[in-house]
Amino acid sequence: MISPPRSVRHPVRVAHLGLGAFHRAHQAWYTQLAGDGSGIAAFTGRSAEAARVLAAQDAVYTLVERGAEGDSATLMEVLSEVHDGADTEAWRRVLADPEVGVLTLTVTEAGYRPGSSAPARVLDGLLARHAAGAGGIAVVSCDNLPDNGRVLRDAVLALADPGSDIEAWIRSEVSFVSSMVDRITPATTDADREAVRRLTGWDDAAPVVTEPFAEWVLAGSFPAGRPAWDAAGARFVDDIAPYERRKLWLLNAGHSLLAYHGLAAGHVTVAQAVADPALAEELEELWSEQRTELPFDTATVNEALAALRSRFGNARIEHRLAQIATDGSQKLGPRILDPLRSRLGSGRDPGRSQLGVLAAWAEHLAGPDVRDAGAAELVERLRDATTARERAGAVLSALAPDLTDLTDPLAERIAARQQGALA
Ligand SMILES: NC(=O)c1ccc[n+]([C@@H]2O[C@H](COP(=O)([O-])OP(=O)(O)OC[C@H]3O[C@@H](n4cnc5c(N)ncnc54)[C@H](O)[C@@H]3O)[C@@H](O)[C@H]2O)c1
Ligand SMILES: O=P(O)(O)OC[C@@H](O)[C@@H](O)[C@H](O)[C@H](O)CO
Repeated sequence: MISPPRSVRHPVRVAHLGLGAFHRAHQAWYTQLAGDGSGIAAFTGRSAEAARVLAAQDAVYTLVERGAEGDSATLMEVLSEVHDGADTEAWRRVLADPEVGVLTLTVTEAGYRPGSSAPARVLDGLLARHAAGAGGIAVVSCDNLPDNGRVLRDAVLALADPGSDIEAWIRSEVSFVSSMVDRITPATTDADREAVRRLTGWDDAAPVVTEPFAEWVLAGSFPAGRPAWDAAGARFVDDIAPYERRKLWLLNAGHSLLAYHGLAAGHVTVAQAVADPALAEELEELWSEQRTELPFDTATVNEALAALRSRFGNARIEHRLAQIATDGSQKLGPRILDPLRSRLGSGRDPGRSQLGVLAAWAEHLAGPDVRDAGAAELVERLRDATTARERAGAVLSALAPDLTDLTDPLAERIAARQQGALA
């Protein structure tokens, strides 16, 4: 057994919550590439498994950039420590360290729902920092949610005692940074571990495979400094909204369309779904409906779409539609309903393809492989519904009660799907 070797361990400057594939392919990669000697202490979000596997190889892993033409491997030594998120002592120690200036998070969209443990954990860490007098910190959300910094700030403040010292301290010293993150990173498979063995000779139980493309745009302040992420290509802007919309309304919305239509058509991966001419046409229609609402010129959107066609078509990246299809109740608002609302606000008709995604989702929720705790009640209602109109009403009242006027056009799409059309 030859594990990936460690030659350096940097002092911890960044804490991270949610030790999934994406963190290791994105924020960790930017931090290592920044080259300023910042290390990360990473904590698992729910299961301790990722920390256990990584700790057994001293937190070193291989990042494979998988382009259409081939693979290239990078040895990742930027994780200085990995911990089970349940290790509250380690969590408090790291966050109370004045040398740690940033806390990043990848806890999925569902991690921001009321009742999720993530905001409570952030508050717990901030309490330890405040008690230690370690000074302000930047908390950077890296999940696919619009205005993710504000969402996290609201969730954390909602848990702090009103009028307490900690509440006042968070308001004045803690910066919640919003960020748009992009790098398609599927869950690692056994075949990926085997590919790493062939490529490097290392027995890596926790490699991560990602596309060559990467983007990170951030808005907010860093009261205790930050790694030189800009040296690795990250951009710092005043207004994150246009960048979030470009990404969520084109890439992520396209992914959701391919997931729900693609699974119904028997496809397994994004590349397979997008190679299906009927789905490719549906995707182009969705993009034409959503692009009208983006605050970018035609050339910029054309360029983003050209890149997406090629990124989605990279068949060497096996991005499973089932992974993307999880938690639609948390994803479809930012991906489909926000741009749909924007269309209506601009006096346009609802997009046929936009409604088609909702229809395909309703069908998915009636199937056997639903992983979406936030849709539990809706699944019941859909089970009891006997007509397309009832299904459409249930979907809209669960997801977008302000849009129930669209019940009839959505019912048409649902009925069309029942007759075997793409909707
Ligand atoms: N994978 C990608 O291509 C990609 C790209 C851009 C953004 N993201 C963002 O990163 C998130 C994670 O993606 P991933 O590929 O790392 O997934 P993953 O399944 O590999 O990891 C998910 C991580 O989130 C944690 N988590 C899940 N639910 C949680 C909860 N309720 N509270 C706290 N932690 C929780 C898990 O424990 C795990 O550490 C996505 O949901 C998305 O918001 C992913
Ligand atoms: O990661 P999720 O579950 O939010 O969504 C699935 C994909 O749409 C998403 O991971 C994209 O691959 C990613 O956002 C690309 O940057």
